[in-house]
Amino acid sequence: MATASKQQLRRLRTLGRGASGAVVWLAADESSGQLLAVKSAATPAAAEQLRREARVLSGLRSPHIVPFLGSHADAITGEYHLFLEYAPRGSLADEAARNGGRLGKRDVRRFTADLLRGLAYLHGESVVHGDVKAANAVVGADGRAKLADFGCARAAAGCDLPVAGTPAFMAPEVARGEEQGPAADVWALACTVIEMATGAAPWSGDVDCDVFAAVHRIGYTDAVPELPPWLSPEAKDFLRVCLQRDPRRRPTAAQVLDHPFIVSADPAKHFWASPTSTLDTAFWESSDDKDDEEEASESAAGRISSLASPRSALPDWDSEDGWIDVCSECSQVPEAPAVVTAVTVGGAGFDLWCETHLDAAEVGLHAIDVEDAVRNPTSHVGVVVDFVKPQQRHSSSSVGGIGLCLCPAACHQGKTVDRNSAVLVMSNEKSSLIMHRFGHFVTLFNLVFGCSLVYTLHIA
Ligand SMILES: Nc1ncnc2c1ncn2[C@@H]1O[C@H](COP(=O)(O)OP(=O)(O)OP(=O)(O)O)[C@@H](O)[C@H]1O
Repeated sequence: MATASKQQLRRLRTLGRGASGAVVWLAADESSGQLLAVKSAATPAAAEQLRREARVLSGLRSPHIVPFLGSHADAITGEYHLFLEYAPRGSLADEAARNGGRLGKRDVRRFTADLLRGLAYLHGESVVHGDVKAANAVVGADGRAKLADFGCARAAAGCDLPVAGTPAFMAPEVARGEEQGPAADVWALACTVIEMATGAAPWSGDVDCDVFAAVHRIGYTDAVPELPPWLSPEAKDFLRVCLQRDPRRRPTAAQVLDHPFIVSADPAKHFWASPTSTLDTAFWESSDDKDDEEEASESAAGRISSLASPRSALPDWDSEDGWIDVCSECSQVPEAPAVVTAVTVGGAGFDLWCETHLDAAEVGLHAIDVEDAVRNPTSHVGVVVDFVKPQQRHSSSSVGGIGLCLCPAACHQGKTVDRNSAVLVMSNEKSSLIMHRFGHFVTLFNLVFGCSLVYTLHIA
């Protein structure tokens, strides 16, 4: 994504608020339709902290660090804005919350490996994060955990900033106010593993009740955080190694990359996470229709399966909040296709792939005025597809619901994006649907009952 500029951004919704006084919000770049996260500070102190964060982030580039897209200082209001790549799954704390409060063993291991790689890179750049915890790491669209919130970051050596961070995650030497070097990040990472595995910060009883007592315990006793008993022996060994109280005996992030707990971690799980991928038309479009056609016909099944994903990977379809309403230059209506010849249906979890050839009369696909749909989102959806006949043809588990959400009267909302070919439709009833037209194909993602069903209409 190109560096963003504040003027062309539309504010969509708040993503998070931190103790620093900054607000993180989701924004759409009106010229490109891309989504990004904007961290904004209104007060001079918070703005100064954000400036520092921008300086640190601007020098970093790693798949395990949240990508920095630019910054903007508003001379009139005094506000400062930091532009970051939007991580559609939110923080690791959000990820745990969605999963019932804590993460499963495999996810803990996978995300730990991501964060450790981020730390190894960061320390190699002579930067200390200073506040590693689940709320300060986001999960990107590539499925990787990425270190975020560099508000406490500092130079690895010769830094005269006072120690900072979150008490429960502080290493003993930080709690004593002595030093905050790379070894403190390794300790905090181990605390984050405990947090991901249990849903609570280490020392939770102590810290919740009395921060001073907890900091005293961390800094001035021999105690180490309790290890979750259900973790694997490898995980426990990794934690013991990283939770050495003496920072000189703690391994570096680079050294511990070889630990069996990390070496055996699964690779990143690629989630399909709307809305960035829906709007990322580069994913779908190539330079001309011929290419589109060829590519689409060669790899439709691959595209579909890569997009089908469990509902847990998807946004909250029922909420009014957070829906993309991006329309800088309203889109033109794609030409109405002449005839729909086939419907391919695929879906995660349903073990279902079938292709049905249709008569022209069986499925009607009618493009309507998308601009009008934007002006009157409840009266129109961008495209109306009459799926009544296929709905009768297939079992209700495979096609059920699609007729509902494509019927304008039943549609809760129609939202359009500003690329000619993309139309996003949602329903708050039984199903939700995303539609994308490219070349001679229309792909419909129907998100029903915990799985994604994907319909590809082949248009003659
Ligand atoms: N790039 C991003 N994409 C999506 N959500 C984000 C992104 N960056 C931050 N957030 C969300 O905003 C929350 C707050 O962000 P961040 O930790 O950077 O703010 P902060 O004010 O520095 O917080 P604190 O000082 O409490 O640690 C995160 O926990 C996360 O939920």
